[in-house]
Amino acid sequence: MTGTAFTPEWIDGKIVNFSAAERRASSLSGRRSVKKEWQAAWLLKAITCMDLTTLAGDDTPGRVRRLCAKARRPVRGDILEALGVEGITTGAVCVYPTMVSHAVKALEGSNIPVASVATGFPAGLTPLPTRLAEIRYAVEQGAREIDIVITREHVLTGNWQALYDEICAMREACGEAHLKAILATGDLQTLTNVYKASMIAMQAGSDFIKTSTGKESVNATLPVSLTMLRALRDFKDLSGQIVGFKPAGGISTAKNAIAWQVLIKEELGSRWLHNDLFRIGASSLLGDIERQLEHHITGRYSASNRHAMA
Ligand SMILES: O=C[C@H](O)COP(=O)(O)O
Repeated sequence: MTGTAFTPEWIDGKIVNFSAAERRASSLSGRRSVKKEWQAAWLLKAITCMDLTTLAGDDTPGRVRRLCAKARRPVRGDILEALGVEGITTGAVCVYPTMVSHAVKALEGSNIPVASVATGFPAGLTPLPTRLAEIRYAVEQGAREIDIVITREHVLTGNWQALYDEICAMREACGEAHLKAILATGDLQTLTNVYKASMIAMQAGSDFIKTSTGKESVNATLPVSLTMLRALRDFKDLSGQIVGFKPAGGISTAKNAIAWQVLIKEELGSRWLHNDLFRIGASSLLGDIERQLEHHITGRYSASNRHAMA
């Protein structure tokens, strides 16, 4: 995305009311808002929007190949057949820069993009030239999406110009690759900071704003996500540009996956519920989704058997 000029007036004087965001977020419940028979469809959609992730110090090419095999066939064939679905894949896989080439090779012939974290993930405390070189390396290896981390200090000291300049440089280093700006919201102290950092990241040309690295002590939460979604809405109203959203970090249950989709549908509308504008970053969500889909079809069969025997 091209972004806009640095426009601090869009964040001046902005205060986000934490209790209001918390109240609104706590009134959301996937179970309440999504009818049982639609849950399977929501879970399948969550898979198509998932950045299937491994970001561990002991990652190996073998683990990355297994991850990519799962990205190509995220759900058992018998479950998909029972649901009448075919050809479903995850939205992307997400790995460290040195694992990109292995992922690209393992995904050859599919349309699944490889996303790479970069810029000194997760803390981002290496010199800027090193962080930019890391982006270029990941792109050269074949990454089509780059998940950058921001310098939290710029947010905590209110140095919005420095944050804007840094992300613009990263945007340029990405070239054609999409840039996802990880705000590490668990480090930003206030929802007002989350809102302002979101706005500046979008002004600097981020294609997505992402909640967390998965390594902070607090990762994706609904109040933080609500704040970021409101920033996405405001940015669209002010600039006419549409930016994507990626909650990530600690999202590991099917119920959670539905809650995030409900939040997005209610706040932004269905246009955002597609993998060009919505991703869930997760290393341990797919197993629960597969289990819930299996329960769904088993429950359906036992209900129809009970009916046939009645
Ligand atoms: O970007 C993705 C996150 O690092 C994944 O976090 P997670 O391992 O808590 O699912």
